Order: sequence, then structure tokens, then C-alpha cells
Amino acid sequence: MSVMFQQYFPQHLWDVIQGYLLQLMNKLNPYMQISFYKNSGDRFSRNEAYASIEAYLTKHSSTQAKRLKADMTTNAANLVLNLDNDEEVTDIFQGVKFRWKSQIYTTNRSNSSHVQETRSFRLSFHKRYRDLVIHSYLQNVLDEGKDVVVRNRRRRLYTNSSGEDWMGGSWTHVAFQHRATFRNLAMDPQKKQQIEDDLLTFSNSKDYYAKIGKTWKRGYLLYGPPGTGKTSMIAAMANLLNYDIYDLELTAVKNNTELRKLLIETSGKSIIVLEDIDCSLDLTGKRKDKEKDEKDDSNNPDPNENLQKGKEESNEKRSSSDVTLSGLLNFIDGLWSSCGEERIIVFTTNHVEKLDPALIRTGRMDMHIQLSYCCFQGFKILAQNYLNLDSDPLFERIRRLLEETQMTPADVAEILMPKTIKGDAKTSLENLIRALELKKEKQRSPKDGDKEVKDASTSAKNLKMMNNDKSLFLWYRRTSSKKRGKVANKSLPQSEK
Ligand SMILES: Nc1ncnc2c1ncn2[C@@H]1O[C@H](COP(=O)(O)OP(=O)(O)OP(=O)(O)O)[C@@H](O)[C@H]1O
Repeated sequence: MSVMFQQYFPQHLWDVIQGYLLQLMNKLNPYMQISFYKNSGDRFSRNEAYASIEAYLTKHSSTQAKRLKADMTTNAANLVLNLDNDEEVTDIFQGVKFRWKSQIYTTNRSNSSHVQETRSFRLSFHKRYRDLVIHSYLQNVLDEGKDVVVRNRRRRLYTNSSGEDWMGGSWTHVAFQHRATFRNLAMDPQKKQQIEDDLLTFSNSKDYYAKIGKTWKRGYLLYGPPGTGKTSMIAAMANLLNYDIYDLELTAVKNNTELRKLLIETSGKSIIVLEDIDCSLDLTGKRKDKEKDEKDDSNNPDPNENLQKGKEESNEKRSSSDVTLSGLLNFIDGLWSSCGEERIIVFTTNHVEKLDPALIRTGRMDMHIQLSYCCFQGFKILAQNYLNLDSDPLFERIRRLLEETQMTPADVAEILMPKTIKGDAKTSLENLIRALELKKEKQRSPKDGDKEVKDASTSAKNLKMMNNDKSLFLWYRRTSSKKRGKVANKSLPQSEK
């Protein structure tokens, strides 16, 4: 039979007929298909569209597919369930049904025994929706998929200064795991809400920034005495928006060119932080000469001022940076940051009055946030957070004392934290009352140095607590070394130096 068939239909004739049949079927088949391969042309680089589609389809995979594959990549924070090979799911967009199928192709290169696997997703849809797919559906899939990737990724804390031997010029990173949130930040609730709203409005304003033709970035200046929560607020911002943090140590940046390089390397959805901007570099144009500082130092009754000078001097000695004020202004103005989108820039300082007005004018630092000594509302947040306490007869006395004294939230938090596992809330509250009364007494008759010793030892205690967590240690390393500055070196016990 088959010999007879080949006699009447020789192979070349059969090939022609097959070709026509395929064309006919294609014409009659109303469905179109698009494939998205995991590896792009050179077979090594991962196709970003594939990654976004994979993330987009996870919402359908878990409810529709029978066979799933569980992935936990190095960048993912949670287990991700993806479609296994040959599984199919449907998706509805603007009332139209789309089919997605996960596939694997194996290819065997003729000159090698190596078999290569290529994964792909195949999208099938009716021809009449070609325009909808090309102009809307695919963009929507890619955008939503990217969002899922961002939500799922492990966030990072980048730093450009990694210890004594670090040559600088590039970022290193660790996982960002700081637990601060707006909920546990001790400050005036109304002010807190205002900041939270501002951040959320910014992060949802992509189209608005595009419409008005401005780079999608926003600057925040956080100022206030040491220990009022500037660093904690940055961590809370990152946790609220799910952003990475780039902790830019300006003293480790050689010049403006290196600053530009570092900034170009930052990614979107990130907060670029410049801590203690007033003493990072000679940016203020108001720096007094060192000799005068030292002279003032010995006469200066304000311990915070002394602490600040300690920071400045230690930075001056360390820094070999040629970054200029105009270099920094260029960056903030978006000349270089416009190479990426959705960035927040945060400056922190203990001395806002020392900053050059050009650096903090609106448009560069859009929102100025003052963090201050602990108020009663702030104390209530700390009491709830540290002692799980909403009210207590002792609260009224604490409220009055907080109105009469200036104690930082860092100090209040340190005192409230139970010192033993069995430590009860009442003892913590009584400790706080004693400390506040002592402080009130000291503030009435201030003696030089008393307050600075307290500030420095609190910082040292905080540092000790944080050291248990490697990433937190990196985060606090720079702040604490600055705090140790001149003042802390004088006052800390040998073991803390
Ligand atoms: N407003 C606050 N709410 C909750 N906790 C706070 C607050 N301020 C300080 N703390 C506590 O004190 C510790 C140190 O605070 P933080 O480093 O945020 O202060 P800072 O203002 O950045 O200080 P510095 O200017 O010295 O860097 C934090 O780990 C946190 O536990």
C-alpha cells in the first residue's frame, strides 16, 4: 500500500501538497500565537520580558494550573509558584480571553552532544484582537509582571564604603532587613500621616511626572538632634514603599566623576541617602577653620555642638574627596539622576542652619522634616511597641515630665526596653520617670559635658544592640563611628572604643 502511495505521490509532490495544506490551515485558523523565550538571541542573557510574564502569570498559576514548579531564587524574598512545562492558563483582559502555555524546547547542536533546553511562554489569541494585544494587553502584562517582581524581590542596602581597605567607586550590598515602620516611629501622629501620604502620592505619580515633564524624584531633608529617629525614618520610608537604599558616603567618593558613576549605577525604586550632610564634605561654604573650632570647642556650652564638631573633624581627617557643592547640586537637579526614575533623595543633618540654602531649596529638597525630642504621643507609641501598653496611671506623670524636659526618642526607647526577660512594664515606666526627673534637674542647672556623655553612651548601647544583625551593623556602622568622634572617645569606657 505504501509503495503504491509513493508511486502515485512521489516525495517531492507530497512536500508541495503538505506546504499548501499548512498555508490553508493557517488561513483558516483564526488564532494567532506569540512566543517569548527565556533566553534572548545570544542564549546567555535572560529575557526580561520572559521574567515579567512569568511573574504576571503566578496569580493564575496557583489557582488554575495542576502542575506547578516552586522557585526560590537568590533575589526572591518568598517562594514563587510558576507554571510547570506544558501547563496552560487563561487570562481575561477587557473581556477578552487569552491563553498562555509554558513550553520547553530542546535543541541539539550537530557538533556537540550537549542538549540545550529553552523555556518559553506561548500566547494564543483570536486574530481580531491583534491590535488590542500589541497596543494594550502586552504592555499591561509586562507592567504588572514587573511590579510583582519588585514586590517579591529581597530588598537591598547598598553602600559605597565598605571598610578600611575599600577602594571606593562602586556599590556593595547586603540584604535590607531593618524593621522600622511608620507605625512604630515615635512622633506626632499628624505629622507622620502627612509624610506617609506624601510618600505614597509620590510613588503613585508616574503619569503625573511624565505629563509635567519632570524627573520622577523627590527630595526629603530630615533634621533634628541625634537620636530623634532620622535613620529610623529612612528605614520606615524604604519599608513603606518597598524601595532599596543606597547609603552614599560622600567622604569615600573621590571626585564629581566618581559621584556621577555611582549615581548612574543606582536603580529605580530606591532611596539615596546622604547622612550628616553638613559634615560629610566642605559643602556649606561656612566652615570655620580648624583652629577656631578647637578654640570654640573648649568654650562651647552646647554639648550637641561639640558632638557635631567631633563628627566634622573625624570626617575631615578621613576624607580625600574632591566632590564639590556644584557636583552634588548637578546630581540633585536631575542631570545625572534622570538616567533612572522613581528615586527619593534624603539628606539628614543635626544642624540644618549650617547647610547652604542652595542645597535645600524647594525643588531639591521638596519636604523639610523636623524630628524632635520625644512628645507624649511619641512616648505612647514607644510604650505600645516596647511594653505592649496602651495606658497606665503613670502615663499622666510621664506626660507632664516630657513637656518639661527634652529627651530623645532613642533615650526613651532605651529606658523603656525591659532589662531582663522577666522585666515588667511598671519597672520600665518608673525607670523612665526617674530618668526624666534627673534630666529635668540637670536641665535646670546644666553642667558642661553631662549631656554629651549621656548621648555618647546611649549611642554606644544602641550600637551594641544592633551588632547582632550583620546588615543592621553595616547600616549603623557609619553613624556610630561618627558619634564616637571626639566626644565619645573622651567619655566611653575602654571596652566601647
Ligand atoms: N522617633 C523614633 N521612633 C522610634 N524609635 C526611635 C526614634 N528615634 C530614635 N529611635 C530609636 O533610637 C535608635 C537610634 O535612632 P536613629 O539612629 O534613628 O536616630 P538619628 O536621629 O538618626 O540619630 P543620628 O543623628 O545620631 O544618626 C533607633 O534604633 C530607634 O530604636
